[in-house]
Amino acid sequence: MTDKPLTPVLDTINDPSQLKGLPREQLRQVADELRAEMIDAVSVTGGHLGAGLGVVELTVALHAVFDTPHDRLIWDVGHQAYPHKILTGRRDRIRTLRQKDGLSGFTRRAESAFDPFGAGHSSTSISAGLGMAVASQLEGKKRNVVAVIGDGAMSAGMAYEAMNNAGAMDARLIVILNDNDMSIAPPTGAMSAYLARLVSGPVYRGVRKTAKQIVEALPQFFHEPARRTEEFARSWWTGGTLFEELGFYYVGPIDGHNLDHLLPVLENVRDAQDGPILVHVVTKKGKGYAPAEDSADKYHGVSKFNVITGAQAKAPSNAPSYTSVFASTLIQEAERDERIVAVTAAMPSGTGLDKFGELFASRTFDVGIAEQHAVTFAAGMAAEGLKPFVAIYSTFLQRAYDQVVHDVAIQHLPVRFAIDRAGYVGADGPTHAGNYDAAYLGAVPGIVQMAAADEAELRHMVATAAAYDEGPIAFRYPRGDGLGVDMPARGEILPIGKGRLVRQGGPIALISYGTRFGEVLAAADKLAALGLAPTVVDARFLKPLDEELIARIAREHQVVLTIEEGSIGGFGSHVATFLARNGLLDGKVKFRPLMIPDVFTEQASQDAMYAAAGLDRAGIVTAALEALGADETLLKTALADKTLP
Ligand SMILES: Cc1ncc(C[n+]2csc(CCOP(=O)(O)OP(=O)(O)O)c2C)c(N)n1
Ligand SMILES: CC(=O)[C@@H](O)[C@H](O)COP(=O)(O)O
Ligand SMILES: [Mg+2]
Repeated sequence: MTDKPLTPVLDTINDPSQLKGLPREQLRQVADELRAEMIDAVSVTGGHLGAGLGVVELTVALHAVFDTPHDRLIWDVGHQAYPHKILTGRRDRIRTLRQKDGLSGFTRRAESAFDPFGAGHSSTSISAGLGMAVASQLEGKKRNVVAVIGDGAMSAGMAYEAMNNAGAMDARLIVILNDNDMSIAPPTGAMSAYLARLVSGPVYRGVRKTAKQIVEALPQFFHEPARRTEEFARSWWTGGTLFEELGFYYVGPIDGHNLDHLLPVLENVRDAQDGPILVHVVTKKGKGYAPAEDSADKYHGVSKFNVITGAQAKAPSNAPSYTSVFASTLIQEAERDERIVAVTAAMPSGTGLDKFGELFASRTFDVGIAEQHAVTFAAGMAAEGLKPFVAIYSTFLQRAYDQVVHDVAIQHLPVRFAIDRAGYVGADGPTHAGNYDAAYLGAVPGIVQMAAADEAELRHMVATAAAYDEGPIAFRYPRGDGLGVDMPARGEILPIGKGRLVRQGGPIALISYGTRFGEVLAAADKLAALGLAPTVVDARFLKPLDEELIARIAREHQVVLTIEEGSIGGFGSHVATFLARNGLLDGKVKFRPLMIPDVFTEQASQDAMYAAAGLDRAGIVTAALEALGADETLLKTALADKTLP
């Protein structure tokens, strides 16, 4: 813990409009203090650090030039918006970032009028901004709409869909391309190489030398026909930019840490625009904090850390993370089968595929923030006999639903989906919760769906997926560490569609799907201590469902619970449908599906989320006893008695 930084000028800013009156020297001071304040705040909360550090000057300049919140300022992804939050009335809560009941780690409409559009997933800002620009135009309101999008986010198709539309409409929209030559990992692809060429080309070098001249000349460019003439001249000289071809007026690249460059350019763009403009700003991710600048990922996302040394706090753990088990097992499988290839959409470290890539560089594909493409690209490889594993967060696979249905499932292509961050993810909150994959994949015919009960089971599931060639197969596992079980040296190939009976008991049966299994076992111990030792099943498969096992359980028990870390429509819903269709709910059995409630859950610790959803030991015991008809006293005693397991 360090002393809070001294921030005398920032302390006087309660509203971004106050920036307008400040001389440039003072704005620089605000930027420096803002950076110090942000570093200090994130050192206490953890969160996304590098991206925010890189846009400190840009944030100050945007608020100094534009009239927010009347002018709409949209931050793509929203992970870089902490300085914006500090300047827009949320400084007093900045040390609650990403905590329960605290500020969101992203922009949120509900949080502030200065956040006109919420985010978390990338590449939505230009579309949203265009919608706002058109709405203002139709309502006859004069306002500027500014979308700030990173070079990584600019790799996603959605950004181009929006620019294509905006260019054709000649909409009044300003896009700031924040080019720090980084995604979470170094960016990949031709677009990234293209931006690097623009930055290293004569225009940037020229602008750096003669920013003043360019700025002075800018306004006249926006008046036809001078603007077109100037564009033509620049295109002829530089070969034109892709953005110009899409109908944007392109300004830049300019130095995004230099207020002398930023302020006049933004002022001119604000005053003179009459169609879509793209301002190409060059920044450094992690700027101004040496440990961030020096680290490979520029401190994209950090846990709490020591401000002086930059050392991050590591949570103690007795078990490997699910991600690392997935990666090490895939490596094992790939050593034996050279047809195994791996695909990530800009998340090599998050999915563990960075480790795979170190060993199998030519079999690892980082396609950029392009989940739709990742899935169809994998389908193409599968069509030619390769064994692609698409390692993807549950929440981001949502982007590629049509590709899963149309390109993979209908063609029965054996694409393997390694679905990481399945279930609650904690601090990233509702935008990143991986709650829906079991439901949305479960609606599609022909996809084998598994959920790992623990890290050993995950190892088996990776092996099973590697061996399965009949069609698509998916396995899900959560954010965080395993249960600490013994690990088999190699994964076994599981019989498709078969669950495992873990404990035989009664009259209660607990059917677990996924890693709530640890809490299910703990709940079973508690029930056993009350003389109600239940049957415990690890379902392993949602599809095909082990109908024989489930029918038997339903016939032999008074109370059947399913427990899963997923939404309605998932495992419990499939079991309910099966039981109802077969008349198995018409008799004495009481069926209770425990699942994530049908609400967007705000950020908190994962454990707090499980408890609130009734997916922890206490919740499971309570649900089981209530279904059995236990009286209040027994219920209360069971939960209060600390001598019971
Ligand atoms: C659809 C989607 N896929 C993946 C991510 C994960 N993600 C968050 S930030 C990020 C990198 C963004 O890079 P860039 O836009 O350049 O912003 P920077 O962090 O460099 O400021 C990625 C891949 C996401 N938020 N949304
Ligand atoms: C902003 C974003 O989408 C990512 O940075 C995400 O927060 C990473 O999540 P993990 O920390 O679970 O990898
Ligand atoms: Mg970037």
